[in-house]
Amino acid sequence: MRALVTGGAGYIGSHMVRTLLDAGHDVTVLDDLSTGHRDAVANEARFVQGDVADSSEVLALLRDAKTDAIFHFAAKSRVEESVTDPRRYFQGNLTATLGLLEATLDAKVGAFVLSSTAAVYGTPDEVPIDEEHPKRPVNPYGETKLAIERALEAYGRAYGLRWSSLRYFNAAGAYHQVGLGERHSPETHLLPIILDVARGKRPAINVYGTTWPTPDGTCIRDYIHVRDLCDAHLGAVDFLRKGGESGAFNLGTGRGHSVREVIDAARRVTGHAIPVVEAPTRAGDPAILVAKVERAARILGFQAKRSNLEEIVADAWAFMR
Ligand SMILES: NC(=O)c1ccc[n+]([C@@H]2O[C@H](COP(=O)([O-])OP(=O)(O)OC[C@H]3O[C@@H](n4cnc5c(N)ncnc54)[C@H](O)[C@@H]3O)[C@@H](O)[C@H]2O)c1
Ligand SMILES: O=c1ccn([C@@H]2O[C@H](COP(=O)(O)OP(=O)(O)O[C@H]3O[C@H](CO)[C@@H](O)[C@H](O)[C@H]3O)[C@@H](O)[C@H]2O)c(=O)[nH]1
Repeated sequence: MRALVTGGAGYIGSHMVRTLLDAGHDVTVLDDLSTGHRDAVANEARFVQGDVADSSEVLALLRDAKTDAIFHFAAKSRVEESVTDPRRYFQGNLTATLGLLEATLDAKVGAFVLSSTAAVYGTPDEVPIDEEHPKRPVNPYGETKLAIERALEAYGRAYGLRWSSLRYFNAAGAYHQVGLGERHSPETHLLPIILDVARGKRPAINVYGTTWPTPDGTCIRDYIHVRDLCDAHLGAVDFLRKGGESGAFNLGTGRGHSVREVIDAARRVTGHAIPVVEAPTRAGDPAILVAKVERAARILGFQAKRSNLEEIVADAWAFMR
C-alpha cells in the first residue's frame, strides 16, 4: 500500500509512520510542522512540508505518489485552546480537512482514515459509550471533528468516498525502542505532565477536581497505548480496502482509570513521590469517558495488547528518560 500520513511528524502520526513501514508499506508524510517534529519522521518515509488545506498541492502529491490510502492525523487538538481561539479550530481542522477531501476525491484515493475523538460525544449519558451515543460536543475541538465526520458520511453517500473514522479515547505511551514518544509544547496531557514531575521539570501535578462523582473523586479516562491505536489503523484500512463498509469506531480499552490511579502507577514505575496539588476543575472536562469497544473488536478484529496502565506508563517513562 502507498500511504499518505498527514500529521506524520506529530505524536500519534509519527508512530503510525513507523507501524506502516514495519508492515512493509510505502509512506509519504505531509506535515506543516506547526506542532510536529521533523526528526520524529522515520528516514525511510518521504517527507513533504506543507498544509493539508492546499488542495492543488495535495492533489499533485497524491497523484505523484499514487496514493492508495490517507491517514489523516493533522489537526489542532488542544481542547482549552479551541474554546479561547475557535477560529484556529474551524479553519485548521474543518476548513483544512475539506481542502484535503477535495484532493482526495479528485485523485480518487480508495480509503480515508480520520483521527477522530471521544470529544464528539460530549458529556456522556452513560458509560461505556458506544458509537451510537448522541453526539453533543462540549467544545469547538469536538465540534470540528464531528463536522468532519458528517462531511465524510455525506461524501461517502454522494461520491463513493470510502472512509473510516476512528474515535480515540486517551492516547498515551510511547515506542521508546525506536525513539518515539509524546513531545507536545506546551504539554496539556496528564501522563507526560506527571512524568515531568518525576524527572524534576515541574514541582507537582495539579489534579483538576477531587469531588467528581467517581470512587476517588477524580476524573476517569480510558487510556490506550499509541501502538495499539496504530495497529487498529492497519485493521481499519485493511477492512476498507477489502470492501468493508465505511463507518466510525471507538478506540479504547473499555477500562477506565482515575487521575489518582495514573499518578499511583507513575509512582510505582518511577519510584518518585510525585507531589499532588488539588486544583479547581478544568472547563469542559466530563467526569468519566470510557469506550465501548465491541464494534472495533468484532469488525476490525481490534484488541489492545499493550494498554494496561503500568505498561503505558513504563513506555512513556522510558521514552522521557
Ligand atoms: N492525543 C490524543 O489523546 C488524541 C485523542 C483523540 C484524538 N486525537 C487526534 O489525533 C490526531 C493526532 O494527535 P496528536 O496528539 O498526535 O497531535 P500532534 O499535534 O502531535 O500532531 C498533529 C500533527 O499535525 C501537523 N499539522 C497540524 N495542522 C496541519 C496542517 N494544516 N497541515 C499539515 N500538517 C498539520 C502538526 O505539525 C503535527 O505534526 C489529531 O487529529 C487529534 O485530534 C488525539
Ligand atoms: O495537569 C493535568 C492534566 C490533566 N488532568 C486530568 O487528567 C484527565 C486527562 O486529561 P488529558 O490528558 O488532558 O486528556 P483529555 O482532556 O481527557 O483529552 C484527551 O482525550 C480526549 C478523548 O478522551 C481527546 O479528545 C483529546 O484530544 C485528548 O487531549 C482529565 O480528567 C484532566 O482533568 C489533570 O488532572 N491534571
